[in-house]
Amino acid sequence: MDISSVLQGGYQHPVSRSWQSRCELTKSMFMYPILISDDPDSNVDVPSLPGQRRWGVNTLEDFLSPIIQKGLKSVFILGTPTKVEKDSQASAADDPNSPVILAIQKLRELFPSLYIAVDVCLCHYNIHGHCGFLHPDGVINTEISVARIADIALAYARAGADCVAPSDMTDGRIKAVKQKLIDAGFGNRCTLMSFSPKFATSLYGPFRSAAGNAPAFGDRQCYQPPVSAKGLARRIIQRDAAEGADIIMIKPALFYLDIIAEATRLVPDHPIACAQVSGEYAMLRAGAAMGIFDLKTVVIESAQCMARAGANIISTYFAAELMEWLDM
Ligand SMILES: NCc1[nH]cc(CCC(=O)O)c1CC(=O)O
Ligand SMILES: [Zn+2]
Ligand SMILES: [Zn+2]
Repeated sequence: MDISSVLQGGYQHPVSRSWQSRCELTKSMFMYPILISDDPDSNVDVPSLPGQRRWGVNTLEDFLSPIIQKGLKSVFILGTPTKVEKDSQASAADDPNSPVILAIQKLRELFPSLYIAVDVCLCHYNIHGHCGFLHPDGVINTEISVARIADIALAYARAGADCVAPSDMTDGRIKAVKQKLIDAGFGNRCTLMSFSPKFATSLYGPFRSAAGNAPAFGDRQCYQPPVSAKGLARRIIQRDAAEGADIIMIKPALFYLDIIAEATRLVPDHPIACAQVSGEYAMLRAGAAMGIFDLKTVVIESAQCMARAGANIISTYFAAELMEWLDM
């Protein structure tokens, strides 16, 4: 065999194989998405997300303590209320008794060093379930939507969130939120993580069944960018970075590794995050249950690939398992 043909064969030892990675997985890379119910005592499973549960303000401590002890450093709070009153102003989003605000306050008190990131959107609280307010013709009303998103983000920052992440995809929201945080004195207290972008994927289904945030009419295609939109994704990354995003997050992750890689080239000085969303989680679980692959092996592979693409923060519903698996 020719000298130049031998490549991977030269690294046969597991140690030399591990040196091929420029991005070892560490526990602190992982962010755990936590579904918050409006029942304070909630501890109920989510049929669409086997292995995940919806938690209430009173059940968070017992659930999270052991995982934090094993090394979990950050969570991503997702409100999935079912009982709150939805209205045309999405008022329940930042009501002082909103389950999300109560959960942030509780976590802040229980775990002072836990990094608390929070999803900010209107769809869970809007009467029609869209991520923004709409003009009479159904088109998103950008001005009032981003103003409201900014107010809600500020309320979560005031409650103790370390990071707010507007997931609505309305144009201009990053600038509006950043300005609002700065004006209120939270410019250096709260990170702004931008979904740049959050694509119109088919992979949000299991979350929508859990959250009941599917729109009552129409779909999210007019604000979530199309799956094939690479150029638009690049422009969104640059726009959001220029508008003041501190972290650029790509969502979903596995089918969008090229966009993660693009982000590392476009904004090399920003932390790059990605979200392994509900459909990715459910798909890997289902595959493992069918015997297609071993769950631990495939989940670690998926995370290694996101890290290889350039992500240094990974939001995944497998975070609890990963705290165990990364010890082994
Ligand atoms: N703001 C909407 C929102 N908040 C969280 C998710 C998805 C999270 C997941 O699938 O894990 C979505 C997507 C959507 O319904 O369009
Ligand atoms: Zn949301
Ligand atoms: Zn939304």
